[in-house]
Amino acid sequence: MVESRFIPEPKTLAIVGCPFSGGQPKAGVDQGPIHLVQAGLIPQLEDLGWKVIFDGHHQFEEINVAQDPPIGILKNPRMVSKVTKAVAQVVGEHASKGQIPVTLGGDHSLAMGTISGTLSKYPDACVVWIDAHADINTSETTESGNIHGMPVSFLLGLGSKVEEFSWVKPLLKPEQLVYIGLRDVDAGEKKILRDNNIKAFSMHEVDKYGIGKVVEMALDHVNPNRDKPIHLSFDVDALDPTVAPSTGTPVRGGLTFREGHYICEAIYETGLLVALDLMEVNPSLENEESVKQTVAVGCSLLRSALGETLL
Ligand SMILES: NC(=[NH2+])NCCC[C@H](N)C(=O)O
Ligand SMILES: [Mn+2]
Ligand SMILES: [Mn+2]
Repeated sequence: MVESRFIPEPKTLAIVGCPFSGGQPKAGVDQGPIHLVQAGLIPQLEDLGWKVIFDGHHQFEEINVAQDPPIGILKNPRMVSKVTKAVAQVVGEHASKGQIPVTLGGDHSLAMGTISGTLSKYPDACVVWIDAHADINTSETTESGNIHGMPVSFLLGLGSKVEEFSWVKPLLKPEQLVYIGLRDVDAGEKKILRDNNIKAFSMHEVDKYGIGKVVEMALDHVNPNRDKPIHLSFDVDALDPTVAPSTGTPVRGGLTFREGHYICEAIYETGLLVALDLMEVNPSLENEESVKQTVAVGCSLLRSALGETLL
C-alpha cells in the first residue's frame, strides 16, 4: 500500500451504507449499497490490506418525517435534510478517528452529508467530483426540484438559504472543488460555474488532453503542492452508460472503464485520500446483466481508489 499522509496504521476504512433515494424520484437507488456489499466488496477491500469496519447499513426508516411537502419545488426536503445530517455526523466521526469513510449511495444528495463530515475533520480538504452532472443547482435554478442535483451549491453556500438546510455550513470554497466528466450541465449551473470560477474538466477536455493530463491538471488546481486531504465523490453516471447502465440519470458520451479507474488509481497514488463516495448505483434499472455489470464496476472503482493495482 502507498504511504498515506493522513491515515494512521493499521489503515482502517469504514463502510457507510446509505440506502437512500429521497434526493431523486426513481425507486431502487436505495438498494445500491446493499448490492455492492452483497457482491463481496468488504472481503475485496480486506484483500487489499484494509481493516474494514461495517456494522450494517444505515436504518434511515428510523428517521421519521411525518409530512414532507415540497419547499418551493424542492422535493422531500425534510427527509433529505435529516438523512444527510445523520450521514455528516457518522462520516465526521469516522474521519475524526483517522478512518477513511467509504460511503455507498444511494443518491448523490448524500454528498451534502459526506463532504460536511469530511470538512469537519479536514477543513482544508479538496473535493474531486466525478460526474456527468455538476449537481450545483440552487433552489432558484433547479428545474427538477430533485435535491441530488443540488448538494454542491449547499456546500458552497450559493443561492438563497433554505431554512430546512441551515445545518449545512458553507465550508467549501470554490477553489477547493474540481469536476471531471461533466457533459449534462443545466444552463443555470453553467452560469454558477462561470460566476464562481469553479474548475471543471468536461468530457471535451478528457477527449482533448487524455485522462492522465486531466487528472494532473485537476490536482494542480485544487492541490498544487499535493499536501491537502482529498475527498473523492464518484457518481457512477460519470461512466458511459455502456459501462455503468444501471443508474437513474445516464448520459451518453461518458468516461470509459479505464478512464474511470485511472482517476481512482491516480487519486489513491497521491496518498492524500481521506474520504470516498460511490453514488447512484440503481439495481432496479435495466436488465439483470446490466445490474451485475454496474455493481461490479462500482466495486472495482472502489478497489482502485483504495489501492488495487494492475501489476
Ligand atoms: N446526482 C445526479 N445524478 N444528478 C442529476 C441532476 C440532473 C439535473 N441537473 C437536476 O438538477 O435535476
Ligand atoms: Mn450524475
Ligand atoms: Mn451526481
